[in-house]
Amino acid sequence: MTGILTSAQMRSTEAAAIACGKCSGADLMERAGQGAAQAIRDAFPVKHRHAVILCGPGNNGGDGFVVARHLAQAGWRVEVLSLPGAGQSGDAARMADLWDGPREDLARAAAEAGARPDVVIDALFGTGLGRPLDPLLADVQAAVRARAGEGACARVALDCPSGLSADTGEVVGGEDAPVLPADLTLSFHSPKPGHYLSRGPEICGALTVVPIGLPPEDVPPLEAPPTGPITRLVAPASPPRWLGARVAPGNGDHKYTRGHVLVLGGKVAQGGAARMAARAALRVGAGLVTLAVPPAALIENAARLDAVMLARCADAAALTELLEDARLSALCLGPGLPPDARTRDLVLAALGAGRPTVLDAGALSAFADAPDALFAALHPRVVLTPHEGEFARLFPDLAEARREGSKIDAVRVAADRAGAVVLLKGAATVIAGPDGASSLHAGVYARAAPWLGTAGAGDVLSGLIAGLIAGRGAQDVHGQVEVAAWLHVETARRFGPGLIAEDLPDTLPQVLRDHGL
Ligand SMILES: NC(=O)C1=CN([C@@H]2O[C@H](COP(=O)(O)OP(=O)(O)OC[C@H]3O[C@@H](n4cnc5c(N)ncnc54)[C@H](O)[C@@H]3O)[C@@H](O)[C@H]2O)[C@@H](O)CC1
Ligand SMILES: [K+]
Repeated sequence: MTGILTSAQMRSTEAAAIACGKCSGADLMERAGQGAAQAIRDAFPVKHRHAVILCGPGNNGGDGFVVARHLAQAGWRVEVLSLPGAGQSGDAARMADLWDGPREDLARAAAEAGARPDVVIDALFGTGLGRPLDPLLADVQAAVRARAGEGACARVALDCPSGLSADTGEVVGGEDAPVLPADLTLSFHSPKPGHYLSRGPEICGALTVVPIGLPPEDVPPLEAPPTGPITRLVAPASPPRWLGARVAPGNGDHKYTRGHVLVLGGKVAQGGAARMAARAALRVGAGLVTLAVPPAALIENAARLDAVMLARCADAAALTELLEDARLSALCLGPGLPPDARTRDLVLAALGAGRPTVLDAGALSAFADAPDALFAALHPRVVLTPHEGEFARLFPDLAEARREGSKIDAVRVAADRAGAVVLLKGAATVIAGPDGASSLHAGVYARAAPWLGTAGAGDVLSGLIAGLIAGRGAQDVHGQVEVAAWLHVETARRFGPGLIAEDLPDTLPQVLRDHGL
């Protein structure tokens, strides 16, 4: 498993490894600094090989002193600038003692004209940042860069850019508080949530994980497991090994074993969203898809559909009647539905059938005034797919608490409260289940898919999820939601510039073929 560890989980992982005698704190710091020095040499094969390292008072600063020693041993010219009066202690003090090169007072040295560095390394604060950054420290980075000429000097952050919360991806102290942006961030052992969430990707620049010899989170014998559940990172590797097992039909499958999705469609002239969801469900592998629409919208939809079948559904009673067909194996409600009383009744009728169900858009907003009525009807095979606004309508207190905690924390609590799987959209998409499991799909850095910010992309995601939980996928709803999030981004990246939502279902076969299906 690839996990994302919070600051507290990282500390307890380190403490457990030390307690079971596998290594000492100094060993870990040595490996962190050595690995970071190698990563910097790999990333910047620069001509003059000159680094300025800003070292803070804690272990992040200790890592900085190790990087200094290893870069100097590799022939780099290294200047260490450290905080005045900040005597290191423990392992960091030992590493500071082992550095016998130039070391100056940070604020004073930065103000002086000096040789032009190629790289400025931020080893001021990592996971231990406890309060907003002193604005003077941000000025130091700028002053060192100014020496090199603006833009000419690369910025590397050890573990986390100083000023950024490794847990939330917010700047500690708020939007306007100081932070040291990086071009490359070297995270030790595992990524941290703040590298992916909120402003994290913009401030980290690029992300590389440096192994420091700690065992993966799921391997014994760590005596004390990390505190709290670990968030899983969805398929950082490409191509993902699991895709075939999750998506491809077996030889013995036929259309009914692949599942029959029922998508509820909107009023006349508001049917596009549901049609795109239906098409996505069919493309991703549902054996049959039926679009059920108000009687007045039948003709419009009949003119627009071929492989997707059409049914009449005037109201909740009609939906209940349709659901007497036990072969309808998954439902999708929301795309193109207005947030009104009829939609509320349709949702409650759908949930009463107890089948895997995706609720999105209007199906969520229809309960803005009465979220508890929705939560009371949900079950663990329901997936809610809100964007930030819809999330705030259903969970106003959690949206407010996001100022303190992370998006992951908020979605975890939401899934627990709802008793359903919750997927909160965004460049970093967070998925949590009622069983406490959580995962993050990071459509950032090399997997950024800015083309997805287009009308209807969310409707397609709902359809992908419905298609994936209609057949055998119903046995692992959370896992299939992860697959849908991955395919959604992968398909947008495959199509690239000019993407509109209709392109997503029709590009999907190319993505599946690219990955050997
Ligand atoms: N946990 C682990 O497994 C490992 C941690 N390592 C390093 O250790 C770091 C964490 O070390 P620490 O817990 O010592 O934390 P930091 O080094 O991030 O900072 C803690 C120190 O900074 C002070 N401080 C916090 N916020 C401040 C502010 N705004 N202004 C001024 N001073 C402030 C604290 O009082 C404390 O002295 C990681 O980010 C990583 O770089 C590595 O050495 C490898 C192993
Ligand atoms: K740092």
